[in-house]
Amino acid sequence: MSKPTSFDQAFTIALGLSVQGRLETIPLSEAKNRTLAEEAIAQIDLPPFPRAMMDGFALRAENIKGPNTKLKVIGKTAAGDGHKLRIEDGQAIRITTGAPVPEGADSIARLEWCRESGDREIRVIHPIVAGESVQPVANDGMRGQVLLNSGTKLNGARLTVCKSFGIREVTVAAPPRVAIIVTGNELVADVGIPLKTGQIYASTDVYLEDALERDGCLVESVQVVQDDKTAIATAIVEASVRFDYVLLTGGVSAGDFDFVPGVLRELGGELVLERVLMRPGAPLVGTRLNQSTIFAMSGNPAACLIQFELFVRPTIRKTLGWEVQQFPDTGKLQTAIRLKPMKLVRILRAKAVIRHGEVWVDTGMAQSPGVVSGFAIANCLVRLDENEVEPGTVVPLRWIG
Ligand SMILES: Nc1nc2c(c(=O)[nH]1)N[C@H]1C(S)=C(S)[C@@H](COP(=O)(O)OP(=O)(O)OC[C@H]3O[C@@H](n4cnc5c(N)ncnc54)[C@H](O)[C@@H]3O)O[C@H]1N2
Ligand code: MOO
Repeated sequence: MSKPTSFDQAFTIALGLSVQGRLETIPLSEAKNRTLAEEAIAQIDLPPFPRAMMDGFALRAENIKGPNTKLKVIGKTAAGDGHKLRIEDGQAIRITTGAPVPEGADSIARLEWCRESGDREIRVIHPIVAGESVQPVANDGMRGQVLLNSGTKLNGARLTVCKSFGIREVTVAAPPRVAIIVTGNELVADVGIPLKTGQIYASTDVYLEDALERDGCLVESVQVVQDDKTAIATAIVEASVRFDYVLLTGGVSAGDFDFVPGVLRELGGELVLERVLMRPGAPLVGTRLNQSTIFAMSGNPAACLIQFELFVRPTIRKTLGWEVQQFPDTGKLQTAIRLKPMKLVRILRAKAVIRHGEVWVDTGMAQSPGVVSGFAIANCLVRLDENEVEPGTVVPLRWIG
């Protein structure tokens, strides 16, 4: 077994295994969850016309000389109307929110500020400043303006920005194609099947698949393979010629059936990662084979999820063009921590809350590598470099989920 890698060095090595991303241009309507590979540029001025922001009367502010100024109402216009209207001094046009402001008008007096006197006349009972309730052309943004930078993930809010500014297509990172291979004789894939003695349900693939899909990856294959060298080798070789990333779980430590590192070596993979000086999650294998980057993670659910979040997910996000960090945030520990002396980086599951603008971290939950229940409440991982830490200590933090 090769020398273990330091925690920080392992992150650099993992990122070095990141697959070069490909680009594709797709319709905006298909771009949900995708990551921009080029800037998004406004195609139109927004609004494209001076727009009424209130229901009321379009007029010239300079015509409102005092309380009860009377204006002649010469017509009406509503949102969506294409016709060109115009007013002169002393005139007003009834208008709805969203309608183009008629030429010659510079302001809207909202309905509440007007009294209708007679059939075609209003009195304006409130002072009007020029520009009142009118959104000028390009007030939201101008044609040609950069709206979003490359590397931005297109969520609903950002897609709304793109659509508002008339963007029909976007150039995005092609989704990395991922295969998940779960290994273990004891594993049952289908939760509908009752367990026999010695069996457990394979569960971590659910976390991996969900996280990857939300990042914009295509998880095209999830399979459970027995602890059998030939079966594992076959599954790895088949996946390594089809996918950008192959993620394995289980079979990476020292047991009689932990075949994965040996199989990868026999297939010709150079294991640039094998063990990381961290707990949990020490056995983490990284290599290249055929067209794939392969990560083999621990079977222990907590170890697996931690390895995925801290090493594998950032590496795949790099392919998508994201700026990646292992611990993008920090938090303050709520209580003291006293642990056995150990020269490893410890990763704790924690629940963070924001109090008075500060992130406070509660690590009071089961931390054993095999215990999964803590993930029901944990919303982040924190890094501990010391064995004894006082309350209020600032620790590196990564939100998970
Ligand atoms: N003699 C040694 N034993 C172990 C070492 C070591 O260095 N020397 N390392 C320990 C550490 S640290 C870890 S972490 C685990 C890693 O184990 P494996 O990756 O080989 O995983 P398995 O043995 O296959 O499984 C461990 C545990 O997790 C359960 N499991 C497996 N897959 C899943 C899944 N998809 N969903 C839910 N649970 C899963 C499995 O049944 C086992 O209980 O090794 C230590 N041992
Ligand atoms: O990495 Mo293991 O999870 O420490 O037990």
